[in-house]
Amino acid sequence: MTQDIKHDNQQDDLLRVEGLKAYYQMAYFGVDREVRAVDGITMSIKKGEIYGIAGESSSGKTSFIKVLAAAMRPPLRIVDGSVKYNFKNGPLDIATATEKQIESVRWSHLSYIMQGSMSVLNPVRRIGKTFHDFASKPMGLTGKAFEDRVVQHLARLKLPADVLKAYPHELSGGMRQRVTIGLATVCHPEFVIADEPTTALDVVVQKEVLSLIRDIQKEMNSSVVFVTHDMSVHANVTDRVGIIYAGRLVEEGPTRQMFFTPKHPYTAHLVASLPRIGDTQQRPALEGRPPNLSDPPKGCRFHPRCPLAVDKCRTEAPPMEVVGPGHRSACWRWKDVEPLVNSAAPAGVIA
Ligand SMILES: Nc1ncnc2c1ncn2[C@@H]1O[C@H](COP(=O)(O)OP(=O)(O)OP(=O)(O)O)[C@@H](O)[C@H]1O
Repeated sequence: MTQDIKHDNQQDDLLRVEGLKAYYQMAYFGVDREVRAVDGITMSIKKGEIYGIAGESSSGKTSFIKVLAAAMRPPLRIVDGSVKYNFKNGPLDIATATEKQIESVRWSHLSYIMQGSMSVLNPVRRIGKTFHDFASKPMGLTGKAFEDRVVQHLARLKLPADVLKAYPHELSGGMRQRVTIGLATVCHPEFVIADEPTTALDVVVQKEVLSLIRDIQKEMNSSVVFVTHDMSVHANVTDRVGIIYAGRLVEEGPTRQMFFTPKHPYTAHLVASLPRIGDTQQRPALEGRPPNLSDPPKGCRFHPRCPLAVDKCRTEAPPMEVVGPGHRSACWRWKDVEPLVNSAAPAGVIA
């Protein structure tokens, strides 16, 4: 059974991405160069679910969610496919929407927590002013009514009202990250996109921020797309996980199944490299490097590093196949992946 996601109830989908290709298209000294950062992704996200995206550095995660968030800028361009939201105020396809249509959903329906909180917060603007810039118009509130609502929301995030008077550099890293979560959620958006929201934080603050994101998501029943390369974060936060390798979605499924019965050798490697209780040495890294996305290998893009690769993998790109309930994999040899999986649960993952 090849492709697709049509077995799901599409009415529950808040987002449907079909055949999405988004490339960085550049010209240096008259020579055109194209980086195929997102290269044919089809997936969907339901109302109220937390979907995690994982993959190593340069695999295309950030480029993909920039497109989802309608935050891409040239040289990144959508070259094919669609990104359709089914918002309460009507459907919207990011691939064809006008700037004005995107503005009408930004923050109120679709919000984005970018990588690195300092880059979102203007260093010379007090936090209160930034809240005003982002949220006053979409919320339709000004003055005291607006401030009261923001203060209430900050209290949920365990932030005192005083932070509104502070400049970003006066806050700790954890507080700044909570402020950006506050900015992204104050308008109760239907869809929240978070790019590595906890990577720069220490483990204790990281746990706190993750449980905050989960609490707020439950309270608002919004959908969240969560990007991190840290698989243990996915294990603890997400309902489903999608693995991106070299610009393509190579596997997706319910989080538990992805950890205990992965059906792609790359996912099996990511899970196997997580520490286990009793480990005395670091687990071996995957040999080789991810491919150059301006000249990716033919066939399956993972084949040069894959322990299961056969001739067919070198010439034919595997389609996404349904491999179990809600579980898809793009691997010719998905039935042979099981022996690569260590049956012991990784530390921090409940068996
Ligand atoms: N502004 C840009 N111009 C040209 N190429 C870019 C640009 N930004 C990213 N790329 C390229 O696009 C590809 C995907 O990068 P992307 O940042 O989306 O990956 P990522 O998986 O999010 O990586 P990381 O985890 O390091 O953030 C990489 O080959 C990267 O070099």
